[in-house]
Amino acid sequence: MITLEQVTKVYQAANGAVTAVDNVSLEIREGEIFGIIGYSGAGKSSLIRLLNGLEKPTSGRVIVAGRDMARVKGRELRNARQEIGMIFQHFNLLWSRTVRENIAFPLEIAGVPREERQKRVDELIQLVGLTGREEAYPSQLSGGQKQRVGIARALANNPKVLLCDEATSALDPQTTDAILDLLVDINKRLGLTIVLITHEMHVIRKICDRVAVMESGKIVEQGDVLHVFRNPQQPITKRFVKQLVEPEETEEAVSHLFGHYPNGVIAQLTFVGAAAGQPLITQVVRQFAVDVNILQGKISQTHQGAYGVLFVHIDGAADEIGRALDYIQDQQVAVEVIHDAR
Ligand SMILES: Nc1ncnc2c1ncn2[C@@H]1O[C@H](COP(=O)(O)OP(=O)(O)OP(=O)(O)O)[C@@H](O)[C@H]1O
Repeated sequence: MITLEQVTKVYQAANGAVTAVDNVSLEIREGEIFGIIGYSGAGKSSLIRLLNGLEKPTSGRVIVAGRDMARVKGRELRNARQEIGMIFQHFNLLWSRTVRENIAFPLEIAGVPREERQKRVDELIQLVGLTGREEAYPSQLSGGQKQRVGIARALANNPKVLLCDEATSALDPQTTDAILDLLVDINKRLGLTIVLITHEMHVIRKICDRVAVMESGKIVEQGDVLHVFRNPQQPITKRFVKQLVEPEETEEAVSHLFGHYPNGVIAQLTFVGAAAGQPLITQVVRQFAVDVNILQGKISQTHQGAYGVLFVHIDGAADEIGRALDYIQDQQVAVEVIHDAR
């Protein structure tokens, strides 16, 4: 659905050239939810502006729904833009227009006749859960409701792709979850391809199928969300994955327990997908002459299945502990021994 081939974007700023996007190649499949995560200044906004044709690449090609975004002009560019909806961190609503009028706006621009417009707006209001708020003005809405208007407006012209620029960054955690649920619902119902940029790993965890990590204009790592969570390679990816683990579950927090366990090992087990659902600890204590004590743990859901981290103390004869750890690893659970007193 979207292909980026060796895309570079260089801005000429007052104090010299800035390479905001640096030789990025990406393939985003039809119907998937693809996340791009990076810190401020990584080049995410520039990348998204290349996708909707607001910026032209300095070199490389950007193909969206079969169109080369750098080549299309005039009417063809307007048509291309109608196939790409976009939502923003600060909603970008028209403050003097009601909910209904905001959603109708892109339909007016596209020249959709009045009656058809009304019908479409009614459908969209229902789709995003704003029934009863049609005549309200943006100032009378909560943040979550404003983003629902933004989503309805972005979907008005039946786009093939929805771009989300930090769409939940201005919302509280509960509202964020509700908006992310809505995006998943829309993705499933309409088969819409969604590309989102964010600096929050929670957003990636909750709804994305695949993720690309961006740093200094480059994609430094990409893959299925669960795969990247399980095997983060780059230091920046490891930092993002750590965002998902509560502070009290970090290695540092567990280290104070080392003194309590003069024997055996303390290990961090990372589960993903089906591995998170199996009675692993029970199996280990049944099969090996070891004692297992759970120190800390948390399992959270991702769009593709569960993801969890467990800190355990395993005690017993040294070789028996070794066999137990091998067994755990064979069950597709990543094992990291963080304290070894065998
Ligand atoms: N129009 C522009 N002219 C000059 N430099 C720019 C322009 N737009 C972005 N940049 C620079 O390009 C780099 C990447 O910026 P970009 O906004 O794409 O990153 P980002 O990851 O989206 O960060 P943020 O979330 O803070 O917007 C930054 O160094 C920024 O200063």
